[in-house]
Amino acid sequence: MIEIADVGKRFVLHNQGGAILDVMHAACLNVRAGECVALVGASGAGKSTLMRMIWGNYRCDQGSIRVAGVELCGAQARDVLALRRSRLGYVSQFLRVIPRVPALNVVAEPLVVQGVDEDHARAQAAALLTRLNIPQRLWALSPTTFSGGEQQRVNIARGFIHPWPVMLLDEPTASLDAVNRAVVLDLIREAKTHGAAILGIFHDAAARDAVCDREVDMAQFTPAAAGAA
Ligand SMILES: Nc1ncnc2c1ncn2[C@@H]1O[C@H](COP(=O)(O)OP(=O)(O)OP(=O)(O)O)[C@@H](O)[C@H]1O
Repeated sequence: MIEIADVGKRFVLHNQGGAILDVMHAACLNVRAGECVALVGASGAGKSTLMRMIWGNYRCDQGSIRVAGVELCGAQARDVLALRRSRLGYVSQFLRVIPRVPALNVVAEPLVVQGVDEDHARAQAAALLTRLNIPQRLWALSPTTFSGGEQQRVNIARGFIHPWPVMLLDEPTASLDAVNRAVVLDLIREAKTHGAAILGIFHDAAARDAVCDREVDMAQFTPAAAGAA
């Protein structure tokens, strides 16, 4: 479902005299349906960079990134957006808060844009918010003023409302208490059971051990380690 072959990435820092930063060389990894793989490696090893390349926010300079059969290196923006609509989900660490939109609608939106009946989408959203212990009195409010942990749980509910065949998780259990952390781990296990291919960054080692089938160390793809200039 995720097939990464020979991927390289360099940043050109135009505002710093055109300095070039080589951050990734010949990265290769595959994630199959029903599998959860953790990206590990020291700070700066390129974990977030690879996730952003798979999500389509960072351009892929070299190699191939195929997600659910779609080649992302050199892809058109509309193809990336089509992939995100129904096949590629991303639970980022922080909610991109949309002012004035109630939490219930924030969570339901991924279903609504796919044409699911709005009442049904909101019922699904309510079920997830309940499961993630967001009190019902908050559902009609914009998450702008929610606590960090509440915002993260709204984000997780939004990220799991659709059975995305491919999911990217960026520290899904950070800033959660033990009860909600356990709910998130259950959601990840359920997604795997439904056949999702999941790639994640988990600084929470116990969470990683609980849900990940294996780890891929990004340090092996940093240019110094790989012997590339
Ligand atoms: N937009 C960018 N412009 C320039 N350099 C960048 C950019 N994004 C990332 N980098 C550089 O790429 C390298 C890898 O960063 P990245 O954030 O992927 O590491 P990471 O493994 O996720 O680290 P952490 O665990 O600290 O989040 C770093 O040296 C960083 O400075």
